[in-house]
Amino acid sequence: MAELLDRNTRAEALDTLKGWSPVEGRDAITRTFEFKNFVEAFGFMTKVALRAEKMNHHPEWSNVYRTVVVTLSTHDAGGLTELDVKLARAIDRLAGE
Ligand SMILES: C[C@H](O)[C@H](O)[C@H]1CNC2=NC(N)=NC(=O)C2=N1
Repeated sequence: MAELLDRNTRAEALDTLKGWSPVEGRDAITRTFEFKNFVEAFGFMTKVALRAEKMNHHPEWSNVYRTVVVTLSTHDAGGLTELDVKLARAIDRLAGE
């Protein structure tokens, strides 16, 4: 099972993961993505879903029209692990960054 990130690694990850923020009261990170329209948003979600399934690491997320809010944490570990950092980086790439 993935280990919780130590304080330094967590700070470093948040520093390099532009656009992601810590979640108040939880050991998790979140980012909101805005797309041109619903089809773009859903296409992004489809790509992320396939990548998450491949990693066996899944986001907590919501979608309203062209907005997708993604929150990452490792449930098995009870907080942030390398899996969350890896998936966040993959999500940023899939968002076209
Ligand atoms: C058995 C366990 O549920 C699975 O290994 C995976 C599924 N996807 C997951 N996703 C996330 N975010 N955290 C997990 O701990 C997790 N566990």
